[in-house]
Amino acid sequence: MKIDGKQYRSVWLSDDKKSIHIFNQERLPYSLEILTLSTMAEAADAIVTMKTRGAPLIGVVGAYGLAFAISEDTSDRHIEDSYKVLVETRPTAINLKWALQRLKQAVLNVPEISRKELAFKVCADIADEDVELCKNIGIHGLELIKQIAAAKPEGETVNIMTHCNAGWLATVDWGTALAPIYMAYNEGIDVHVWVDETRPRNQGTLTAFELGKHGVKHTLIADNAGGHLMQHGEVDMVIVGTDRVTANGDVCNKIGTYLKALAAKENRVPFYVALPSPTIDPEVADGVKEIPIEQRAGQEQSHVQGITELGKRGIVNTAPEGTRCANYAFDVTPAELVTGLITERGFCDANRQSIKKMFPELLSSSK
Ligand SMILES: CSC[C@H]1O[C@H](OP(=O)(O)O)[C@H](O)[C@@H]1O
Repeated sequence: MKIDGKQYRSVWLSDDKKSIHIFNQERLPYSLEILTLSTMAEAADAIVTMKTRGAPLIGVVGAYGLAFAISEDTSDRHIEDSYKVLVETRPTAINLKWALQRLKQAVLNVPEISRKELAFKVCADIADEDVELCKNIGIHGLELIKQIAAAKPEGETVNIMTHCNAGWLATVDWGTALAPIYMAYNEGIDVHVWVDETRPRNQGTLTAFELGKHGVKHTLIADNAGGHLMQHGEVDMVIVGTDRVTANGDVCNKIGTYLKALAAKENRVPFYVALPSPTIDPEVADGVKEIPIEQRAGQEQSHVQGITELGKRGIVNTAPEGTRCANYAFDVTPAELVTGLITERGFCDANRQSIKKMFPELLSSSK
């Protein structure tokens, strides 16, 4: 996508092909700082600290981290050890494990002499595929927005609510939840987005940054305002991203998504989840019981970043010193609260039968 007329992806290979560049998403939207990662340790740190974040994007950055490790040492042992370090950086988004496993299996299947070149090719393939997957999510999601628009009185705005950031900054390009919105805007459909600020890390400000740069109308709201807006008929549909969808259609996403889905159900607002198929975890059925929920430092909750009156990025303590915080980064929305899944192959219901029909290669008949 573009920032001030310049085309970007969220991750790209350096000219010498020995490192990758990413945006420092700890600094966005306050400053556009580009980081260079050249080692596995730097990639792991960027994921752990959320300098880079978003399920598909941490998969790509994690894979490049493993490629950097392979550049240092092509032995099986080193690959296994490096895989373990990277896969443990963040436990919830399945995309990280999916990308690392895909790369590991590819390189362990060839002689050591071929591993370095193959590793970077697999990383590039994963990144390029993500762009196509997300673009197709946009195409299919656009049809849903068109249906909503057609059902509204002529000239009325389509109001869409989203949570966290599932835009192009969470993927390589296009995004997942935001891809249909960009395509609707590009087709001249009058859309407006209610953007949950998404405490405690306020990824909603990334969504506001993205939408603002693209020209899409949007309003930043407190996370707790969603139910009120739905009650008052201000929301036509909800579209969120996800970090893991189970074989049964349960959806793991940023903390607060479950409450949004409950309010949507209560107010009969369609609740859609946009995802590329690598986000489906066929090994897990019951999301509430089986998906590991990352707990992050309480400091992220008790201190927030913003712009000081001097225009400088600052960190403000929002809780009494020493207050204990419980910082759950994700929650699980049971499939029965999900209207449907928007995937690169089209729309499917959030249940095992529909997912298996859409992605037979993922869910073998035995499951
Ligand atoms: C398109 S995946 C976006 C997904 O990832 C985010 O998590 P985080 O910002 O912690 O990496 C959030 O759950 C988004 O929905």
